[in-house]
Amino acid sequence: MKFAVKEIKHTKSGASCRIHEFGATVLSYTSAARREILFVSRDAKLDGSKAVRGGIPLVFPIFGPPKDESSTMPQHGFARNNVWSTVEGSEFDEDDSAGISYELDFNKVTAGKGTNNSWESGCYNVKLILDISITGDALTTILNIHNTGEEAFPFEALFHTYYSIDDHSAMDGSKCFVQGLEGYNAYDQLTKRNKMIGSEPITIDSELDSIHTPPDGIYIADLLIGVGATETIKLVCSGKVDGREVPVSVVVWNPHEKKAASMGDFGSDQYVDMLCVEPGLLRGDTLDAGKKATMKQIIAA
Ligand SMILES: O=P(O)(O)OC[C@H]1O[C@@H](O)[C@H](O)[C@@H](O)[C@@H]1O
Repeated sequence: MKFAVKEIKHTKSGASCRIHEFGATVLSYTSAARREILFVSRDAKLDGSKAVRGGIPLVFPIFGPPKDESSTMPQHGFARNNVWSTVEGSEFDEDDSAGISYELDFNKVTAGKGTNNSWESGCYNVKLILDISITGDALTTILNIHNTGEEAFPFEALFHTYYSIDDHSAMDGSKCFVQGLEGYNAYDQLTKRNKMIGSEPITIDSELDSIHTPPDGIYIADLLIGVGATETIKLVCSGKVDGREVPVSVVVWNPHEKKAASMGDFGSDQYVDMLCVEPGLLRGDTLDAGKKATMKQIIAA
C-alpha cells in the first residue's frame, strides 16, 4: 500500500515539516536555520507494516505492553498503527505559523486493538485529533483525545519523540543530555529500580529506559535537551484531562548497541545518532464519557 506523506511549509520563515499518514507520524521538522530536529532510522518501515521507527509516533491508549496479561493489544497501543485522515480545511500557512490537523476515529481503527480488552470488545470509543503547527524555530503538536463513547476509559498517552543527535555523539554527555528532571522519580525499566534524579543532567553510556514521574506540584515538563556540541532544544509539555491540569511524566530511552542490533527496523550503529525523550500522561488518568483530554508538546530549536 502506498501512503501519503504530507509536507507543510511555513513560507514566512522557510521552516517545514513532513507527516506520514500512518500513525499521523511527524517524520521531520526543519527549522528556519535548516536544522533537522527529528531522527528516523534508515531501516524504518514506511509501508504500514510496523509503526515508524522515528519521528513522533503517538502512544495511546497504553504505554508499553498491556498491564492486563490476557490482553493482546500491542505495545504502545493502536494510535501509531493506523491510517489517520487529514481534517478537511485544516491546512494553513500564515505569517505567524503553518500547520495541519489529522484525525483518527476509533470506528475506523483496523489494527492494534488486540484481543481480550475493552477496546476490542467495543466498550469504549474515542476520536483522536492531532494538531501540528510550525514556526521558524518551533514545532508544536497537540493531541486531543475525545471520549465519544458511553463508558469512561483509563488511558496513557505519549509523544514518543526521537531527536536527532549531531556527529554520532549520543554517548558523549557533554553534547547529549537531558536537563530539567531534578527531583523526578526515575523508574528504571531495565533494573526495575527507582531512584531520585539529582541536579546532574541525564546522560547515556549504556541502554537507557526510564520513566520519570514529577514530584508533587509539578505538572509541566520543561526540559533542555543537548543534541550536539552547540545545539540544544527546549521541550515543554503540558496535559489536561477534562480541563484539569495533570502531571506530565517523561520517558527517556536509548537502545544502545545490543538492543539496536536486535531491532529489525533500526540501524545497528544508529543508537549514537538519536535519543528519545517522550513526555506524556502515564499516571493512569481516566477520561469520562463525552469529555476531552489534551497533551501539548512544544519543541523549540
Ligand atoms: O519498539 P517500540 O515498541 O517502538 O518501543 C521502543 C521503546 O519505547 C520506549 O518508550 C519504552 O520505554 C521502551 O521500553 C521501548 O523499548
